[in-house]
Amino acid sequence: MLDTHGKSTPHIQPDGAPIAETILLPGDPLRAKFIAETYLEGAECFNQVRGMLGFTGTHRGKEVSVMGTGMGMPSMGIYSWELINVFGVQNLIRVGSCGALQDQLNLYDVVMAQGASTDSNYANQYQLPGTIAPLASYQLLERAKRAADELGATTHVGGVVSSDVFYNANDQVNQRWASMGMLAVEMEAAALYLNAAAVGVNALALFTVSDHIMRQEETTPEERQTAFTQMMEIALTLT
Ligand SMILES: O=P(O)(O)O[C@H]1O[C@H](CO)[C@@H](O)[C@H]1O
Ligand SMILES: O=c1cc[nH]c(=O)[nH]1
Repeated sequence: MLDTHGKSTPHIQPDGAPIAETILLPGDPLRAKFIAETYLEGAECFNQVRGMLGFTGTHRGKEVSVMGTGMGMPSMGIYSWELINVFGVQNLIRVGSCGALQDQLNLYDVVMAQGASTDSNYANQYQLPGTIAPLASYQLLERAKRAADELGATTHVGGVVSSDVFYNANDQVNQRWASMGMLAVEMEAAALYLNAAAVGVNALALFTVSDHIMRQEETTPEERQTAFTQMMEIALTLT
């Protein structure tokens, strides 16, 4: 468990409550609360700033935290940076929702982001002499895939798009990414992978398909908050 005594940031104020080395990161803070209430023993709340709830407890005897990250790369960028660089978190696993771009994906399937292409300029800060490919931790990805197979989850591993834009004025955008083989679109994985790569910690983004962009199918907000349990159970095997 990481000792947080004397540590706080403008966005995370644990007041000495512990944070685990491994953390699950849903966009929605109420999904974090659901995960804590459903899966964690002895869950203690370590953050309430801006309503971005964070909890630490144990799952099957292993220490784990869960915290919301909000929507979009600036928000994920802030929370994951602080968790890594101020609090010392080592394994960061996003548990998000995504919009499917390929025909073989169905609602509730699990997507594992091997890489996260993006329209964001988040990587500009690193002043690289080219274009970086934000990648998952292979170790976490391999373990997650094995756990998913054991659970019998329908899983798709590949590239996703992390977009800055949910309501895009250009209606061709998703088609273009789909034509390059991207499985799904979401809004945070690239920033998470880049923050992790910058200091050599481990990150993985898992998603449940909440809607199908090409077929105009969707789940309800309540289902997004609670019904993504296979993905949560896969993520919890990574503690
Ligand atoms: O359900 P979460 O984890 O928030 O993920 C997806 O849902 C939000 C958009 O509705 C974006 O944050 C996107 O990445
Ligand atoms: O970012 C997202 C997440 C779910 N569905 C979408 O269409 N976009």
